[in-house]
Amino acid sequence: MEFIGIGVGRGIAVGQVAWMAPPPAEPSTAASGRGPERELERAQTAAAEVARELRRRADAVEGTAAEVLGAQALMLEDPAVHGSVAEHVARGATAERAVFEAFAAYRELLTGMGGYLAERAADLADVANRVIAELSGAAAPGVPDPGHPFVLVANDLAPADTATLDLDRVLAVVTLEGGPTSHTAILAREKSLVAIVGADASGLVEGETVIVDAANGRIVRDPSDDDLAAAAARQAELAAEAMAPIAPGRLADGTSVPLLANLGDPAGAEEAVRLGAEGVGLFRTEFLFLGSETAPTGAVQEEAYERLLAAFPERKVVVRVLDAGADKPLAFLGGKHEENPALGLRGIRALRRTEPVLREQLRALAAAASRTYARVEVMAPMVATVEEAAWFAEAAHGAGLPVAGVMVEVPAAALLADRLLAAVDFASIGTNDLTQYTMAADRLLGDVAELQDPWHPAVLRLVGAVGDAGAALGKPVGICGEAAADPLLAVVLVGLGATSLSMSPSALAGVRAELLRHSAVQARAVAEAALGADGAASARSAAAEAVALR
Ligand SMILES: C=C(OP(=O)(O)O)C(=O)O
Ligand SMILES: [Mg+2]
Repeated sequence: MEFIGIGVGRGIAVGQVAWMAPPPAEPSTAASGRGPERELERAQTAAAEVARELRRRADAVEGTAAEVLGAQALMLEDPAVHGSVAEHVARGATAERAVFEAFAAYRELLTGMGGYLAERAADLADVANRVIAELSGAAAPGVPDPGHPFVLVANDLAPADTATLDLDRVLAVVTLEGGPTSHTAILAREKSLVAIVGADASGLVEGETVIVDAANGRIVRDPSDDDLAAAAARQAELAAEAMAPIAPGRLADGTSVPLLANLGDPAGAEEAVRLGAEGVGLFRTEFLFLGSETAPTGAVQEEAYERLLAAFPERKVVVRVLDAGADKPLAFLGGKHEENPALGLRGIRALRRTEPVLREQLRALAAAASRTYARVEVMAPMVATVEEAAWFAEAAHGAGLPVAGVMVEVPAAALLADRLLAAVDFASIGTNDLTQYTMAADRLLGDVAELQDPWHPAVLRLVGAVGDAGAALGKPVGICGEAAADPLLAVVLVGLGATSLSMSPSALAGVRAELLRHSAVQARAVAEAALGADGAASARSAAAEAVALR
């Protein structure tokens, strides 16, 4: 018997299930007799206390985890929420009920917006539950402590909990809710946690032993001795990969395939270097400014870029200019309501409408580059036309950044890759969006997750077209989407002409080990096998078979 979900990473773990403590019960609508003034004071004191606690936890961690906790603390200080709590209290609600109502309304608003914002709704529910628990003197909802290492199972793990999980005790995480881009998935990937999200696993029983197999998105109940032996063998294989000496990425015949890191915060640079990143293939600058109402100043940007670049002397660092829109809204770049935001004013389109923001970003990056020794490259997201590519290259070169490229994320760009590449210095394929647009499947929507598979031969053909164009023109073609983190797919991508691969740092060891098992000729054969399939699943099996048959 097994349950299925969306696996995050390739890890596998065996352990006993421990369910997350349920959130506090819904507060009663009955009045307390304490009066509105006293209730408001109680609500404010509890909110301030929870915000303080979240900040304390934020200070104890780094990177995305600190951002998530900081963002939660900010939610508690939102004047709109305070206003709403005060209104409910004035109408006779208890502090508990007023907090419940105010956050429920806020949550509904976010859920209605869909996409990235809807996935942040879980953060709000968590904040509200913490305040209600504080008010009623209950322990904060949080991670259980069964007294031994365990597999944590939760409806939807609160970001504050994921961020601060004790990795010595939590063997794996399974959540019933959440998509591939939920905070749980993002943070789990960053922490190299074995995790399965969106799992149909409500039947898991406290204390039962399960295998959590993230690579296959399976939670195996009542595992047999054979299942356990296979899991142990897989764990040993992954441990050997992680222990293997860190060397530059290359194929079995010595062909160099630089392995680079995807980063969204300079704070992640040190860990990326430790895991053997040979540079940065994608620095997502918009992650630095997701909450900002106004465009970041040049000085703030210079400081952030300099911090990043300083960690990679003599190394390649590819910085992407702001990729606003759809799942990553930035108030200062567009921000207008769109019916189809994924097809709207995003990426380079938004920047051309707000050109001074782009010019200032390029200037700040060139200034930071001049003070460090990294080999800085800059690229534009969501390019769809040759004209956009040429315009961006001219802007970047004009700002003193000699190496300028484009991301290939739109089928139009892949189909015209020869002409696009003629206008720029390199291409980097964003397989997340390229898959979304090729398959017409929203990358944030769990219901179409099956179509959101970069193994699909339609996506692979487009990657091959870009690889061919790069080879013909002698220009580099990198991969910076999640596809590069899948070791076998990484081999296929190299076989299709990718010259470097960029991924979450935790995926580097697995990809490094797999590349070493194939020569360039063999990688091309594996790619051909995948290209010849009809669908994503058969492409994956065809590639695996091509390897096994050798
Ligand atoms: C790397 C990509 O960019 P992002 O995930 O930030 O959209 C991509 O689309 O593959
Ligand atoms: Mg993208």
